[in-house]
Amino acid sequence: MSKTLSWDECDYKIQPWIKTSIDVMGFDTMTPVQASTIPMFARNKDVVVESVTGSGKTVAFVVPILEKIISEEANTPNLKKGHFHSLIVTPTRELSNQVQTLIQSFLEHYPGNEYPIRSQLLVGTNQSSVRDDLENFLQNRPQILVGTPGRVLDFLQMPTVQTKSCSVLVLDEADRLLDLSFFGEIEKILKTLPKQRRTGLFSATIGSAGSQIFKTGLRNPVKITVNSKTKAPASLGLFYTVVEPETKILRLLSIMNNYKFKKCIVYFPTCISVTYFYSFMQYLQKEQKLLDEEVDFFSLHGKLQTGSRQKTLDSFGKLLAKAVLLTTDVAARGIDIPDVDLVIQLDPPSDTNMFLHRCGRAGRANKEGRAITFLNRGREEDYVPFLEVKNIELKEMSLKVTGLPSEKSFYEIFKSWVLQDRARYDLAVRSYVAFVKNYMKHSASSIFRLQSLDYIGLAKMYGLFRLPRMPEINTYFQNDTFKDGWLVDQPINMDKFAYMDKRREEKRLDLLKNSNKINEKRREKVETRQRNTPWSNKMQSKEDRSARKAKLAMKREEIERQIANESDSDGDVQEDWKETP
Ligand SMILES: Nc1ncnc2c1ncn2[C@@H]1O[C@H](COP(=O)(O)OP(=O)(O)OP(=O)(O)O)[C@@H](O)[C@H]1O
Repeated sequence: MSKTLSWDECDYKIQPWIKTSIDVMGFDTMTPVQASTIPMFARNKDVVVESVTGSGKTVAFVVPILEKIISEEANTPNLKKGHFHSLIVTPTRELSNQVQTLIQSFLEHYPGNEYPIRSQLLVGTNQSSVRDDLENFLQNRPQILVGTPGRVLDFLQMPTVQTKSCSVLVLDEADRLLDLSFFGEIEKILKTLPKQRRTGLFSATIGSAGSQIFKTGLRNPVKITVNSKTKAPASLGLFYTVVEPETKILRLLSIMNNYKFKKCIVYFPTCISVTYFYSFMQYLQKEQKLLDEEVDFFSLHGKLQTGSRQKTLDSFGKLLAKAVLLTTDVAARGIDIPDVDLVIQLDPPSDTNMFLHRCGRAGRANKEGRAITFLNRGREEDYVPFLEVKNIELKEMSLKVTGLPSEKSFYEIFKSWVLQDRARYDLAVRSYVAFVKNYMKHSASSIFRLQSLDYIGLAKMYGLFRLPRMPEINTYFQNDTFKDGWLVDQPINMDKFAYMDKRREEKRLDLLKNSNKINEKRREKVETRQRNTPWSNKMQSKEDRSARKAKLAMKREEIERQIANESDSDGDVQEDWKETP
């Protein structure tokens, strides 16, 4: 947003009440993307808009929609019951909410003596069903609908909803909506809409949608690209630091203690790791007093209920004190919290496109911001030249840990915290396994290779004292240094490792008793068989035994994991983009 353009110079005569809203919002000048998009989109052009994060794209489509409702007289009873004028689709509920809030801010200044313009939110929640949406729709007769793909589709398929007056479709974060996970729903939505409509596609990374954009029914679209030297806003500093995985949390604490910031977002790879580290960070703050200043922690991921997700975002946004949000990619795109001036990525996102979106939560609307990405020493360092090719330049940042325990003492602190409650250990194991599964899905697969992962360092980062049994790290179990996967000299008696929660512990003890009985029977059977087997066969079975043992151990741990999962419905690998309608 370097160039400044007065709203009076806008190449489209904006309604006085819209202009008043803009003044009240304090937007003294138009951003470049607004100056180029508003006149085109308001004047019946289809647009494909790419402009850096935080450059004001939302206003660039909301103003034309409001203008078109007026110019096409949809703000009259002419728009029949069951019909609507504009549809805005976004990939997440939070983003839909944000767009809806912005529309409401405009509508506050709409003349009270005119036929009302209304907007309705369509997102899946536990509190309301599609039927409720329909009831509200028929009663309030909104011209604008804003929602997530699943819920919008369900709504449009209701027999009383008429789509033939839909004159504008906006896909916000369009590249995301056009990718594989959403395209099925988007395609169905497109089929329900009339061909004679205006379409606007908006994103900071629309280029990555490639030819998919032509499947949206665009007609002679204008491509609006607001150029910037790099792909990130000028006010945003992009940094990376090379680390050993086991030092990541210490370094995170060090940044929090030594860097000035108002609000910080920390990205984790999976929902489960957010849950896990949220509780550990609070312990480090409250019990270990490792944070110099009072900081409020928040956690947000896609497996949480919609209501609580929105509440968290609102509280994080409104809080005047220093705050840190631990989250996943669910809060990577579009979320606009103006005070966020620091973004930390503990790991690069598995989808490269997400990198800019995550970073772009800071440095919005010309405000100064910093985004720091941790890269594991070794192959991951290639991520820097990889991004450079994509016009994303990162500067190296050296990061010293000061005023905190040594690495060794920190691991001891972490370990003893985990040992207080088996539930924490379960979460640690699940976070670790989910991390590895997620790592496999990296789009930059030549850089993020399982073979190059430091599995031991990673386990220590998650506070683990034993490697979980998983095929990817089987070789460690055959290694004498990590006998049976133990990372500590004194193995922990896992049978005595208890849950803090009494009921959960009782259940575990019951299961343990049963499994001991089964094992006893199995042992007796094997011994009898051995007594009756000729010596020559014994050599062969000895060789098979170790393989069988490893398989059994893996099975047992899998069962333990299942037990742990039963008591905690939180998903492991992050799939939180997919909204349930
Ligand atoms: N003309 C303007 N002048 C000053 N600030 C503005 C202007 N227009 C929008 N903003 C502010 O800029 C911020 C970013 O806007 P918005 O969320 O629309 O960005 P975006 O381009 O959609 O970003 P992203 O790609 O991350 O979704 C918001 O806080 C918004 O209030």
